[in-house]
This record gives sequence, C-alpha cells and structure tokens, in this order.
Amino acid sequence: MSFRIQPSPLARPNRCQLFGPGSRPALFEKMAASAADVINLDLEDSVAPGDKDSARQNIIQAINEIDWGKKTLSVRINGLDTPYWYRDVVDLLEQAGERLDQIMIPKVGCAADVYAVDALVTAVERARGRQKAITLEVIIETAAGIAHVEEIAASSPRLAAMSLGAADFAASMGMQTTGIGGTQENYYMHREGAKYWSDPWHWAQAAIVAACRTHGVLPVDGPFGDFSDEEGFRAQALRSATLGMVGKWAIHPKQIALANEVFTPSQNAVTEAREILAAMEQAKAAGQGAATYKGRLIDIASMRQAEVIVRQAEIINAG
Ligand SMILES: CC(C)(COP(=O)(O)OP(=O)(O)OC[C@H]1O[C@@H](n2cnc3c(N)ncnc32)[C@H](O)[C@@H]1OP(=O)(O)O)[C@@H](O)C(=O)NCCC(=O)NCCSC(=O)C[C@H](O)C(=O)O
Ligand SMILES: [Mg+2]
Repeated sequence: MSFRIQPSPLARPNRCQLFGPGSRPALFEKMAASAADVINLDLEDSVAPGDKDSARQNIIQAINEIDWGKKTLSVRINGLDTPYWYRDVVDLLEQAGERLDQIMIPKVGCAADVYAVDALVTAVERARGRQKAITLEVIIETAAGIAHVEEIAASSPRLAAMSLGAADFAASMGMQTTGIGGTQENYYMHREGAKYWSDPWHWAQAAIVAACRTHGVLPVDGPFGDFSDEEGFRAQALRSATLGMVGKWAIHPKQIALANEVFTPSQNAVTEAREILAAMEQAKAAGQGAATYKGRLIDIASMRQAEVIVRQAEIINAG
C-alpha cells in the first residue's frame, strides 16, 4: 500500500440514479415513489432552451413540496458553456430548501470547472446560512473530461460521484455511433469467419474507476439509451459492476429494478465473502497468511476483496 491511504467514498446506496426532465413535473411524484437510490432532476439536455426557466421553477417547487423519502436528491444543472448554469445554482440554493442534497455538473472538462461551481455554491450557502453542505457529482462525457479525469476526481472535497455520459462522450470523441452505451455493432474482432464483439466504453470506465477510487469518489455508469433492451442493459451493468462501478443511471422506470439487482451483491456472494473472511481469520490465528477455500488460494488480499462485497451489502442494507 502506498503511504497515501486510499480514501473511502460516501457510504450511501447509489445503485440506480433515475433521471427525469425538469419540464415534465408530472413525473416527479412517480420518481419519488420509485426504488431508485438517487434522483436526478434535469435542467440540462432533456429540457428545451425555451423551458429552462419554468423547469427550474418546477424543480424548486418539487424539492420543497414532494416527499423524497431517504433518496439522494440531485439536480443536473446546465453546462458551464451556457448562460443558464449560474442561475440554476443561485436559484436552487436560494429557493430550494435543505432537502436538496447534490448538484450534478455535466460536461466537466477540467478541475477548474468544478472549482467554479464549488465557489458559487459556497458563496450562496454562506450568504443564505444553509446548514447542509451540498455535494457535487460530475459527468465525464467529453474528450477533455476523460483526458483530465484524475484532476477532476481530486478537484473538490464536495465531489461525491462521477458518471460516464456515453452519448455526449461518443459525440465529443467523434465515435461513429448514435447508440447510447452497450454493444456497438462495428466494434468487433474478426477470426475465422466469426465476429467477437468488444466493449468500446471499457477504457473510459476503467479510467473513471481508477480516478474515483484514488480520490474517494463513487464511480457510476451513465445511461443506456435502448430501454426496451433489458438484457443489453443487464450486460452493460454487469460489466460496470465487475469493473468497480457502484451503480448506473435509469432513463426509464423499466431500468430501475435491473440496476438495483445488478449493483446489490447477491446473497451467495455475501455468504462466500463472509466465509473467506472467517477462513482467513482462522488461518491468521494459525500463523498463516494464505489458505485454501473451495479448492482455491485465498490470502490477505482476498480479505480486502471480500470486505468490498460485505461493505457494499452493509451500505445497501443501512440505506
Ligand atoms: C424516455 C422517456 C421520454 C419516455 O417517456 P414516456 O413515453 O412517458 O414513457 P412510457 O410511456 O414508457 O412510461 C411508462 C410509465 O412510466 C412513467 N415514466 C416515464 N419516464 C419516467 C421517469 N423518467 N421517471 C418516472 N416515471 C417515468 C410514465 O409517466 C408512465 O407512467 P404511467 O402512465 O403512470 O404508467 C422518459 O422516460 C424520459 O423522459 N426519461 C428521462 C430522460 C432524461 O432525463 N434524459 C436525461 C438523462 S440521459 C442524458 O442526458 C445523456 C447523457 O448526458 C449522456 O451524454 O450520455
Ligand atoms: Mg450528456
């Protein structure tokens, strides 16, 4: 282990982040009643330019009036290249009550983007005497964002989570696709007449997970656009969970249960993790650093792996 200890991210359930446009207030009660851990009310790309002001007011009213239960309540503001974002931040923090937990910043390209929002949030919080510190989440969805992912992950003590936004990412990278996440028809290896599909999102996800884990930020997989393709969503989510991401966005209610299922460690996985911990405690008591469990090696690193799974289950059960 490095002398610099890896920090823990916020201990909150973050298996599913459900999005809904701020311009569709009829969805808000349904979102609040859903099984998503995190709600993202959107002021950005799902809201037409002419609806920005009314969407902002819809969201403020909904934060103040709807019972959001124990969910993390987040609002995606507009990008820093627009004329809307400062008004999003100021109006939210001046007019929405303490129930608001988090602000999501889209299209973050460098640490200074987060710094700018942090400075504005801090000023309004102090001016208004807000009691609860707002956390931030960011979306990596540009070439600049992925190029600067580590400095972004380190940018602010407010930063709680980081998502990959596959649609804007693909556009910014010049990728030849209109698909949002998942398998891409033309991304395959060829051998002896057969195609073997590969994962074009993998490298960006791995970079996000490494940056997040280095700086104690929750890594999250973003949207999967084809909400009629449940197996495609499940496969994408399973890959993300295997890589170390803690959750995934839902852009339709159909995707919530799928995300919750994939990002909740199964009972078998938790039982096995606890058995590994117990077997290693026995081995340590006998003065050994390694042992055999179900015919395979386990050692002290296996304990760290098992602790990840047990900890995930504990956070979800406590949530
Ligand atoms: C995708 C949708 C536009 C589909 O809406 P709709 O046609 O109303 O869907 P259905 O008729 O199938 O809905 C069935 C019932 O579910 C309710 N519903 C629909 N959407 C939601 C929701 N998001 N939350 C809660 N409930 C929802 C309907 O009202 C129906 O209810 P009932 O009549 O009572 O049965 C729509 O789902 C939608 O707008 N989704 C969210 C879009 C969004 O927020 N997009 C932004 C995030 S993705 C992104 O920005 C890309 C990213 O940045 C990147 O770059 O990758
Ligand atoms: Mg986007």
